[in-house]
Amino acid sequence: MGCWTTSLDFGHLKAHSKVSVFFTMILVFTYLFYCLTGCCESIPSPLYVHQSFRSKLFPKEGKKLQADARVNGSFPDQDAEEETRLRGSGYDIYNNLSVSNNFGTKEFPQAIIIGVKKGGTRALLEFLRVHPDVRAVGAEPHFFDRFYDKGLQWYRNLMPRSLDGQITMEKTPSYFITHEAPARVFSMSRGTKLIVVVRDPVTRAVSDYTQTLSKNPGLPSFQSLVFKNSSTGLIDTSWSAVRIGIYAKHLENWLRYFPLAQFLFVSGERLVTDPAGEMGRVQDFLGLKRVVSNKHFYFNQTKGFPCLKKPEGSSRPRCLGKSKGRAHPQIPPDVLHRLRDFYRPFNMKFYQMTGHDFGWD
Ligand SMILES: Nc1ncnc2c1ncn2[C@@H]1O[C@H](COP(=O)(O)OS(=O)(=O)O)[C@@H](OP(=O)(O)O)[C@H]1O
Repeated sequence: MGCWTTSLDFGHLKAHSKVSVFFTMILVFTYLFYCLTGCCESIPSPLYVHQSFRSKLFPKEGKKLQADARVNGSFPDQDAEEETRLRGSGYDIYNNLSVSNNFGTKEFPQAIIIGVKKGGTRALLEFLRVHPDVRAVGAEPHFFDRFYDKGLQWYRNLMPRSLDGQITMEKTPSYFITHEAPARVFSMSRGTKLIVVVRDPVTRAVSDYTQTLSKNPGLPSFQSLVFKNSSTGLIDTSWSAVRIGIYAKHLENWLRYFPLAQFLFVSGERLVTDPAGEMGRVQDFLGLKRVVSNKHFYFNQTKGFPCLKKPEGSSRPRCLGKSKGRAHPQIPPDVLHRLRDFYRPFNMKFYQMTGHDFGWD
């Protein structure tokens, strides 16, 4: 009888554990599915991972994003590739907290590099990441221009965790030219510090064109795109490579929401010729101790740009990748001359607005 009772109980337990295993499996699969569809809050994925999952799940949407980028002549994926390469190369070794740390909290960025495209924004972000009190999302989130409908919690979730006293940052150069961006950033936090890396708009336009050309070798020549009418020499301001360089116009839109004191204008040229000097200004503006200094940089003759010195114990390259610092095609001097004439009044206005002569003329 005792034996019968024991075997009965045992049988009941077996059935019970089968049911438990079954429900556990259901729970695990539901959770995995939930995470794969991007809704999982507790395992946040970096943006580029998030997007590639999305494009696997929604291939049409992925293709449309790529096509839009092609039409607009912008290839944010290239910058994401750069970001992935840097992370993979151990570039983050300078940052004293590992990328996957679980300490601290996710905060909205207190400072954003809002522009300009091809100004040197990636170099600035990577130099800033050397600072132990800077925590920055590597890929461009494009929240205030493309993904605003995903909501602020989605945005905050993309940020790395930070500790007290650390600054959270991101960079998305297209914010500077996005009409809705100032109001949107303002509604997140009116105290956000805004950094704009500016570069001679003529060189910037050629750099922008070079990037588009690298993805689309059949692109018409720079001179055939830059003029509305080549005989009159009228510049085509509807071409984004030209429009982005009218800095005064874009800044006016931002100044409707933020006072000038909340902006820092970094010279893209000086970021190359004197990275430590420009980094000193940036750290002061962000209220950070001047940690990133001359001792972090060396000029790489092959690359033709400053690179970060190897951290101790690492043999990895410290320069930005091939998509940064490309050789530009030769543009006829008279075309560049006309473009320079076109930008002159806008540059003067920009110098006046910012109180800073960038010396582009
Ligand atoms: N240290 C260092 N290494 C490499 N490149 C450097 C560096 N500092 C500034 N630059 C200049 O950055 C230009 C690219 O600008 P962005 O990073 O803002 O481009 S992007 O908008 O994110 O695509 C890039 O433009 P191109 O020279 O036309 O490729 C560089 O001139």
